Amino acid sequence: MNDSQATHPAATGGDQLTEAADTARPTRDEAEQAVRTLLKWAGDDPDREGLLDTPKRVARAYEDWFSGYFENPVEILQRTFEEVEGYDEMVVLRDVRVESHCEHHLAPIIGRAHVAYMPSKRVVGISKLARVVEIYAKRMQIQEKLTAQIANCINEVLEPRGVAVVVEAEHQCMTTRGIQKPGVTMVTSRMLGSFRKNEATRREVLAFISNSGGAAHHVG
Ligand SMILES: Nc1nc2c(ncn2[C@@H]2O[C@H](COP(=O)(O)OP(=O)(O)OP(=O)(O)O)[C@@H](O)[C@H]2O)c(=O)[nH]1
Ligand SMILES: [Zn+2]
Repeated sequence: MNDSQATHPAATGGDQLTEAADTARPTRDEAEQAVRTLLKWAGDDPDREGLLDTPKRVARAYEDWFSGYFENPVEILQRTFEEVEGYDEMVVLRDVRVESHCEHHLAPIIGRAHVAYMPSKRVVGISKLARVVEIYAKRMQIQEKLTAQIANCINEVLEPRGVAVVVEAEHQCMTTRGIQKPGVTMVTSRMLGSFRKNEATRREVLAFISNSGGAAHHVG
């Protein structure tokens, strides 16, 4: 990424699964100025020593937290393997750490995702499933959308017999501000194909997931 004025990559149509930002991307300098305004508005002096570099740091932090707008999950799932000796049972990746930000308050959403699919002919490298979670998590989110995007993407690209995604997370906009209820966990799931149609299959995947440390314990 560079500092020059550029069209936001999500607007170029590279990822049809993204809700595209359709405006030109502000410059790094404009972003830093906006942070200065927020610092001042919060009640502090952006020119004091401790805050002088904060706009730069915040811009860099945003590049980390929101890097998912610049990556395409569809590409990630392109590399698949077919030599699996007919393996067609479910593959479950559980306890994938989720660090996201809510689109309402930009407060952290911290939790875990469990991703399962039922291959048809081909399987994908398991790290790629975690990468798909990461790409969607590193965008401004609500948990329902995050869950659906992960499941829909895997379903559309791999065309498996089924996909199940469960996300459990704590929303800091609820724990550290507003209603202030620490320890509340939100659980969302999206079941597609055989996981949606077949109750035994759904029960099986939920049993796999609930045997994990994550599902039974605090998500933090
Ligand atoms: N459904 C859903 N709601 C979320 C998620 N993350 C945050 N929220 C909620 O989004 C809502 C936004 O409500 P608003 O009334 O517009 O915002 P607010 O005045 O800051 O609300 P409070 O948080 O109740 O103070 C709040 O109820 C949040 O708890 C999420 O991932 N999914
Ligand atoms: Zn929020």
